[in-house]
Amino acid sequence: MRASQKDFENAMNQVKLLKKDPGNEVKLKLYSLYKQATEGPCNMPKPGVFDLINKAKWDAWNALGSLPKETARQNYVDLVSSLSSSLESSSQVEPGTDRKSTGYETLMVTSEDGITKIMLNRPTKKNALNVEMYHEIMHALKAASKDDSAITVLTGNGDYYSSGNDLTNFTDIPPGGVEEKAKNGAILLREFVGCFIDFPKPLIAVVNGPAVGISVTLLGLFDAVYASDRATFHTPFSHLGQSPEGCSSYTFPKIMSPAKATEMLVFGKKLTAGEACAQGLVTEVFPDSTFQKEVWTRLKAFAKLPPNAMRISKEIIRNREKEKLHAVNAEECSVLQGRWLSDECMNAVVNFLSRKSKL
Ligand SMILES: CCCCCCCCCCC/C=C/C(=O)SCCNC(=O)CCNC(=O)[C@H](O)C(C)(C)COP(=O)(O)OP(=O)(O)OC[C@H]1O[C@@H](n2cnc3c(N)ncnc32)[C@H](O)[C@@H]1OP(=O)(O)O
Repeated sequence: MRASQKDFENAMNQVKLLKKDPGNEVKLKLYSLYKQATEGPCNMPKPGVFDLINKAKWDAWNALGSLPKETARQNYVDLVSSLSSSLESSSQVEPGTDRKSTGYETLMVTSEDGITKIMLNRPTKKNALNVEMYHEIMHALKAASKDDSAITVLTGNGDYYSSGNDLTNFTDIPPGGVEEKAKNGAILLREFVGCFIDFPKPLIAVVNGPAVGISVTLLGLFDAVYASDRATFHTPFSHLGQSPEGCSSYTFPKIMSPAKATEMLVFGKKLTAGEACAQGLVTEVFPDSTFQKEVWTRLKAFAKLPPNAMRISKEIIRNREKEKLHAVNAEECSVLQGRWLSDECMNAVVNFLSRKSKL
């Protein structure tokens, strides 16, 4: 039996209720079948090569050729029906449940023994920071600055600390085009880094594994950095056609000398934990086998110290730099905004995403 218009509409509603993301490939298939079923064969002009998302959508729709509308409608309904049986539906979510009040989507945040622990929790993506994670980290930091914990810790779940900015952040182009995307990215980044500059309590990084990009540059704004000997520190900005952020253009030369900072931030030299410690970016390195036990024992002892004294001491160490750091942050974001529009950056992102079959 052929799918009716009613079946098609039901299927469209069903898609909105899918709780789990079915993945880019399936979403493109759904999009193309929907367009074919409602508008017929693709006769739109092909989007430009840098308009990644719209080009992928156009390719998927165009690939359906002259498939009849009714067949596309049937295929759409069949695809949704197969998805609904394999993916959980959000209709099972309690009505009125507020995700933010019960937990985070990309983080695990816990508070005990005087320590608020913010754990990056996208281990299958090596804890890459997607837009939601940037927002959730800001939210968690603001909450931690007001809670009754004495210290705050950032760490990663799984084998990575973080692989840095999620490169798929570049693919979702809004109607205002790549310029609008870059502008919004710069605003988000500035606000995000600002939260680290202004964080009032001791902020400790527990670097459980390799760290890339922004997860490395931010370390210059932490009050202590403990690393497993499995951790590495890599800022491949030039390879990505990008430039330093997280105030690293200011903090790294101060911490490790301008030449060593250049090796990292300009030439993309990857440091071992031992090298990062020798250069002052890491406070102490621990063998991976005893890392968690040793670090948490130490942090629990720190967290017993008088919290107001710690807060005031941090203030006196950091405050005279704050204004400078905010100015550096603003400048870095503005330079990056331009970089994101460059061919060098676009090509590097396209290369990564096509290697990972994300296009
Ligand atoms: C205009 C846009 C504005 C956007 C918003 C602005 C936000 C501010 C941006 C701030 C600027 C920040 C800059 C940086 O951080 S630069 C550094 C970026 N990171 C990278 O270049 C790392 C890329 N990843 C890798 O090189 C490798 O994945 C890695 C060496 C980390 C691990 O390799 P391995 O082979 O061990 O594992 P996989 O590659 O198979 O990875 C497993 C899955 O994880 C996905 N993954 C990993 N890292 C990223 C990432 N950074 N972005 C997106 N996805 C990532 C990978 O694709 C695999 O996924 P699948 O299993 O689905 O294939």
